[in-house]
Amino acid sequence: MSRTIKAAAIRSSAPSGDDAVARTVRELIADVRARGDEAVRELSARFDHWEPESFRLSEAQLAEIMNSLDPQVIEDIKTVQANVRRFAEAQRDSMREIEIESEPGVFLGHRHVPIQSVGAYVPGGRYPLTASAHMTVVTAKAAGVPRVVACTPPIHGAIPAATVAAMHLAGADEIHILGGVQAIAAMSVGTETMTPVDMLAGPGNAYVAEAKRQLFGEVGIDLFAGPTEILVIADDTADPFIAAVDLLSQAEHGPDSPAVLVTTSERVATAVQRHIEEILPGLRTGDIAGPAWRDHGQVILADDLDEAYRIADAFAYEHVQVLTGNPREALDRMHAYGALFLGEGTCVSYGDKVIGTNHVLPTRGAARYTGGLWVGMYLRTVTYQEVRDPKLSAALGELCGRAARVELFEGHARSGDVRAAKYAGAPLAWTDHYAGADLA
Ligand SMILES: NC(=O)c1ccc[n+]([C@@H]2O[C@H](COP(=O)([O-])OP(=O)(O)OC[C@H]3O[C@@H](n4cnc5c(N)ncnc54)[C@H](O)[C@@H]3O)[C@@H](O)[C@H]2O)c1
Ligand SMILES: N[C@H](CO)Cc1c[nH]c[nH+]1
Ligand SMILES: [Zn+2]
Repeated sequence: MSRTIKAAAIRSSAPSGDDAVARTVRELIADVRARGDEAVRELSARFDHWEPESFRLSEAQLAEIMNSLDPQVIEDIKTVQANVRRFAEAQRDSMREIEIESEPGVFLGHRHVPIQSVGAYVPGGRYPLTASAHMTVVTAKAAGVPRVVACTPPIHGAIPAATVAAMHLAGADEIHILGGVQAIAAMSVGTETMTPVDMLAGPGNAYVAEAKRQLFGEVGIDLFAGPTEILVIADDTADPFIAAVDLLSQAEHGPDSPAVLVTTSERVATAVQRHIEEILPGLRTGDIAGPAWRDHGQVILADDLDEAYRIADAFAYEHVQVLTGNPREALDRMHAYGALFLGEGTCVSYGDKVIGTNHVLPTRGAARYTGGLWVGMYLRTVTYQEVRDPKLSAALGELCGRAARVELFEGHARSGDVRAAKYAGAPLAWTDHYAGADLA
C-alpha cells in the first residue's frame, strides 16, 4: 500500500470549460471573431505591451535578426533541428500507404495527405521556448505541410531572436510576433491580415491550451499540451541528487507545473527532498520552481515497482523518468505517459532541447488517450476505393440494397439497386430505366 510523504497542496485538474480561464478565453476569442485585427492589436497591447506596425516579420527584419545572432546559436539550432528532422522523417517513412485487392477487382487503399496549412504556436511569455519551433515547424515540414504560420509572443517587449531564427531555419512560411489567445484566435478564425489555418499545433500556458480546446472543431488541434508535468520513478539504485535536479528541471516551467516522485526507497525519498531544498536557492528560476514544488510537488512511497508503475499510470503524466535498475522494463509495464526517459543517461531536458524526439506532449491526463505531437498528426490518413469488376459491383449492389433497407435508407439502397440492374440485369421495382438495356 503506497504512502504519500509529501502531498500536493493544490491538485491540478483537467480543464472543465467553465472555470475562470475558460470564461476569459471565450470572451477574447469572441472579440477577435467580431473585430478582427483591431481586437488582436488591443489584446496584444493589453497582455504583452506589444504594438508593432505589423505583427508579421518582413524579409528585411528576418535577415537582420539572423545576422544579430551568435553563429554558435545558429549552429546549435541547425544541429538540433537535424536531430528532430531525422526522427520525424523516420516516423513518416514508417507510415505505409496501402492498397489491397479485397476481392478480385475490388481495390481499397489509404494515403497520408499533408494538412494544407498549420498554425505553429511557440510559447514564450516567460522565456523563449526556441525548441518548440523545432518541434512544431520542422515536423510540419517533414510531413509536407505547404503553409506553416508560426506565432510567438514578444518577451518583455522584445522579439525573441533565437526563436525567430529557429522558425526561419525550420522553414516557417510566415512568422508573426504575436502571443496568447489573440494569436491562437487570429490563426483559427482569420482576420483582415491573417488567412486562417486548418490546424493548430504547439504547446502553451493554460490560456493557450484552453483557446485551442475551445476552437477545436473549427480548426484541428494536435493535442492538449498545457503546463508541463514530470514524474520520476526511482528505486534504491537511483542517484537522489540526479532525481532532485531533474524534478526541478520541469518545475521551473511555471508555478502550475507539478513534479512527482514515486519511489520504492525511503532513503531516496528523504534524500531527494533534502537535495531539492539545497538546490532551489541557487536556481535562477527558483522563484517559479519553488512554488511549483511547494504547491504541486508530491513524494509517494510505493511498496514495490509493480505498485510504482500502477501509480505512475494513474497520473498519466507528460514525462516519466525511470531511474531504476532495469529502466527498459517500463516499456512493457507502463501504459499512460507522453514520453518515457529510460535510465540516468538521458533526461527530460534532452527531450525538451536536443535529442530529437518531440517535446510537445499531452498533459493533465490527456496521455490516457493520445501520444505527443509527431509527423503523423500533420498527415490525414484518407481512404479510397474502386470496383473494377462489374459483376462484383452488381453483387455489392444487391448486398447494399438489402443492408440499406434494413436501416430504412431507401436512397442509399437505390444506389446499390441501379448497379445490380445495370451490370447484372437485376429487376428493379421502382424504375424501368434499365429495362431492355443492352447489358453486354
Ligand atoms: N506540454 C507541452 O508539450 C509543453 C511544451 C512546452 C511548453 N509547455 C508549457 O508552455 C507554457 C508556456 O507558458 P508561457 O506563459 O511562458 O508562454 P505562452 O506563450 O504559452 O503564453 C504567453 C501569453 O499568455 C497570454 N496571457 C498571459 N496572461 C494572460 C491573462 N491573464 N489573460 C489572458 N492571456 C494571458 C499573453 O498573451 C502571452 O502572450 C508553460 O506552461 C509550459 O509548461 C508545454
Ligand atoms: N518541458 C516542455 C514540455 O515538454 C518542453 C520544453 C522546451 N524547453 C524547455 N522545456
Ligand atoms: Zn521543459
